[in-house]
Amino acid sequence: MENCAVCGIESKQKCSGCNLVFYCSRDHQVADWKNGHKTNCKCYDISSNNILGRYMVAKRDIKPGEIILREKPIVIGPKTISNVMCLGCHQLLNVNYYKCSKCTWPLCGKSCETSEYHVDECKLMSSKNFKSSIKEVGKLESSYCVIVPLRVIFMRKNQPKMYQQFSKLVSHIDRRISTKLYDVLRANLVPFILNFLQIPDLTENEILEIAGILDTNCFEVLLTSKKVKARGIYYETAMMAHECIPNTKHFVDENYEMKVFATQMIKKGEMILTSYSHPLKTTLERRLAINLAKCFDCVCPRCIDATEKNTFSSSIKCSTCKDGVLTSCDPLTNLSEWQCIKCEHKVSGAKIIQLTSEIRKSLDHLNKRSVVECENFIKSYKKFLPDSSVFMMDVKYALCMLYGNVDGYFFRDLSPDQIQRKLDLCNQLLSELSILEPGISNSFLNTKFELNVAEILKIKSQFKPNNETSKLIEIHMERITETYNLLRVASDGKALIDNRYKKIKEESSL
Ligand SMILES: C[S@@+](CC[C@H](N)C(=O)[O-])C[C@H]1O[C@@H](n2cnc3c(N)ncnc32)[C@H](O)[C@@H]1O
Repeated sequence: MENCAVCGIESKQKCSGCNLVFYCSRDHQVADWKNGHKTNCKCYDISSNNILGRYMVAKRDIKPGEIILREKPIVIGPKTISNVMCLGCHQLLNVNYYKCSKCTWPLCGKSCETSEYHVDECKLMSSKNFKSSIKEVGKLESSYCVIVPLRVIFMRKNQPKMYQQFSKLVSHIDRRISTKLYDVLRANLVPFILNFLQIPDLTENEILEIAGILDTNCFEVLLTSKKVKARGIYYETAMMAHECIPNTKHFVDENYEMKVFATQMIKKGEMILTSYSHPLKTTLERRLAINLAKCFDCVCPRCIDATEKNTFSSSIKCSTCKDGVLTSCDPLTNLSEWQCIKCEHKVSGAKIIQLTSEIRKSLDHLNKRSVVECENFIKSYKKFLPDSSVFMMDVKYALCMLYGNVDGYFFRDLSPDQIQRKLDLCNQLLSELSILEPGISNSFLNTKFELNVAEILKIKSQFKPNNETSKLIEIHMERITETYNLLRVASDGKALIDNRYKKIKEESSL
C-alpha cells in the first residue's frame, strides 16, 4: 500500500499513465493532474553522458507492448529531397495535382491552401512573388529542402518556447559543414531565405544549424494508406539513443501522432533504445548509414560481435572449404580482412564490400510482389549466402507474406508443398528474428501470424475435418487472434491486417 500523492492517506489506486503515483480518489487524481502531474506523468527520465548526449532511461519496469510515449511533432514537412507532395496534407501527388492559387506550390486541392501547415509559408512566398519551378511528377525535387527549415523559422517567431526546445537538439554541424550536401544548402537554401525571402535577424550559420538539427533528429513519417512520406521532429522521441537491436518500436498514426512502445521488458534503470537503422542490413551497411546520417560510429553489442549473436547475418559462405562462413576480423574497421570460421581462409575487406554491394543492388531491383522472382533470388544466392544472411531473411520475409496473400497464391491455390514451404520459411525466420528483432516487432508478429495461417492450411489440406482437427485449428486461430491484437497496436496499416485476419477466420471456419 502506498500513500495518496495529495493527502497522504494509504491508497491502492495508481496513475495508469506512469504507474508511479498513488491516489485515494478520482478527485485527488484530477487535482494532482492539474497541479503538474500532467507534465511529470512519464515512465522514463532523460539522463546524459559525454558519449550519447541525452538519452532515455526507464523510471520503472516497462512491459512489452506498453506505450512509452505519444506525442505530436513540433514541426513536420517534406524531406530535403522529395517526390512532388502536397504542402498542406503531405500526401504524394500524381499528374493532375493542384497549384496553390497564391504561391504556386503543388497541393492536393484548394482546401489545402488554408492548411495550418501551409498558410505562413504561402503568405510569405506569395508576397515575394515566388513561382514554383516544379513541373513534373515522378522526379525527386530538391526545392523541397527549404520548406521544413522555413517552418522552423516561423516557429522561432510564433512559438519561441518551442523553438528554444528545438534549438537544444544536436546538429553535428561541425562535421556536416564540410560535406557536399551542406555546400549545396549553403549555395541554395541560405540565399533563398536571406536574399529572396529577406527574413531579418537570421545568419547563414543559424540556417545551417537548423538544417543540421533536422538531419540529426527527424523521424520518417510514413502513412502508406494516405500516401504520406514526410519527416517530422518529435522532441521526446528524439531523446532515445540508438542500438542495432533496440527495445522499442514506433509508428506515426494518421494524425501524425508518434507512438513509441516497448517490444521487450525494459527494467527500471535500463536505457530505452530505438534503432536509427534497419535490422536487415549488414553491419557495414548499418554503421555507414548511421555515420552519414547521425554522425557517430555505432559500437553497440550487435556491431562489435562479428557473429552478430551467432546469427552470422552479415556473413558470406566460404568459397574455399564450402563449409564455413566468413566473418570480419574486426567489424569496427570497414576494410578489415574477413576469415572463414572453419578453414581460416582470408578474403580482403574490399572484396566483401564489392560482393555485398552487388547483392544489395540486386535485392533493391527485386520485385518483392513476385513469388517466382523471390524464389529465384534465393536459388541464385544460395551459393554465396548462409540461410541466416540479412539478404536471405529479407526475401524470406517477403515470401512468407506472399504465399497465401497474392494472385495465383491465394489459400485455395497453394499446393501441399507450397504450404510446407510457407511453414518452413516462417519457422526459419522466427528463430532469426527472435535474436535480431526480439519481442513484439512488426516483422516478428507478421511472421508468427503467417506461421499459424500455414499451420491451419496444412491441417486442412492433410486431414478430413473431425473433432481433433477442429481443436487444432482452434488453437492456431487463438494464436492468430492474439498476434492480430498485438499487430493492431503495433502498426499503422490496420486495414491490411484486418483483411488478412478476416480471410483466415473465414477459411478456418469452412
Ligand atoms: C536523435 S539524437 C538523440 C538525442 C541526443 N543525444 C541529444 O542529446 O539531443 C541522435 C544523436 O545522439 C547521439 N547518439 C545516440 N545514440 C548513440 C550511440 N549509440 N552512440 C553514440 N552516440 C549516440 C549521437 O550524437 C546522435 O547523433
